[in-house]
Amino acid sequence: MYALHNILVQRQQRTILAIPELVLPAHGLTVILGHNGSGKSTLLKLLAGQLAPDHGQILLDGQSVRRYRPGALARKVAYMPQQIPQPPLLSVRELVELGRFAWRGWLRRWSPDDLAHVDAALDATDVAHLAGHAVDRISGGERQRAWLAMLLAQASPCLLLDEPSAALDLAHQYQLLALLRREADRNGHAVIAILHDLNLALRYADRILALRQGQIWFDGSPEVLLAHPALHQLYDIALDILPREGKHPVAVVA
Ligand SMILES: Nc1ncnc2c1ncn2[C@@H]1O[C@H](COP(=O)(O)OP(=O)(O)OP(=O)(O)O)[C@@H](O)[C@H]1O
Repeated sequence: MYALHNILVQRQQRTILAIPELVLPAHGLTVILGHNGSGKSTLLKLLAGQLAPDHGQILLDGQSVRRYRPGALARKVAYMPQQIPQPPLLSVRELVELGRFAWRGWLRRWSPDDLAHVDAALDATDVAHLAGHAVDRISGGERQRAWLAMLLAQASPCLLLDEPSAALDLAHQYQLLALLRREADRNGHAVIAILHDLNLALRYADRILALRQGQIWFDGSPEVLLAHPALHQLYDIALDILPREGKHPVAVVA
C-alpha cells in the first residue's frame, strides 16, 4: 500500500525525520512508538498527505500521496490528527455523517448504505447514546471516540491514527484496540496508530515501528522487540518484562 523512498524532513536546518526505505502493506495493525519528538506525528502526516517531505517519495498504491484529489485520498485513507479540531454547532451524529462525504459528494442523496455505516460506527465506538449531543458539549474522551466514529463511517481501507487512545479511560483504551484489531483483520484493511502505551502495543500490534531521533530504531514484531538487547533505548528507561502464564507479557519500568 505505502512505499516510502529516501524521505527527509527538515526544520530549521535540523533533520526531524530520515527514512531511507519503508513499506507498509495493506493489512495488519502497525503501532508507531517512540520518545516525544522522535518524529511519529511527522511520519503520520506524511502518510496522510498533510505534509510534503523535503526530499523523497511517498507512494500510496503506486501514486504519490500528494497527487491524489481529496475525495480519492479520503476513499483510501482516514486520518485522525493528534489535536482533533472542534467543529462547532454539530451533533455527534452530524459529525459522524461527515465521514460519508468522501462517498456521497454534495449532490447524492443518503443511501441505506450510508446510514448503515453511520449507525455501525456510532455503535462500534460506544457513542450512539450521545448521537444528539453537541460535539462541543461532550467530554474529551467522548469527542475522541466520536471522531473515530467519523473515520469508521468513512470506511477507508487504511486508518491513520495519532494517539487515538490519549483521552480514553482504561476500559475504552482496550475496547479501542480490540476494535482496531478487528479493522486490521479485515481483508485489505490496515491500521497505523501512534500509541504511548507499550503494553497496548505489545498486546495488539502485528508490527511495531519505533522511532528514535527521527530514524527507525526498530521495525518488527512485538515478540522480537521484547527480546531486543537494548530495549531500554525505546524510552531511555530500564524496563522489566514480566511473563504471564498463557497471557501476553507486560513491560514495567524497572
Ligand atoms: N513546524 C515545525 N517546526 C519546527 N520543528 C518542528 C515542527 N514540527 C515538528 N517539529 C519538531 O520535529 C520533531 C518531531 O516532531 P513530531 O511531532 O513528529 O514528534 P512526535 O514523535 O510525534 O512527538 P510527541 O510524542 O510529543 O507527539 C520535534 O522535535 C518537533 O519539535
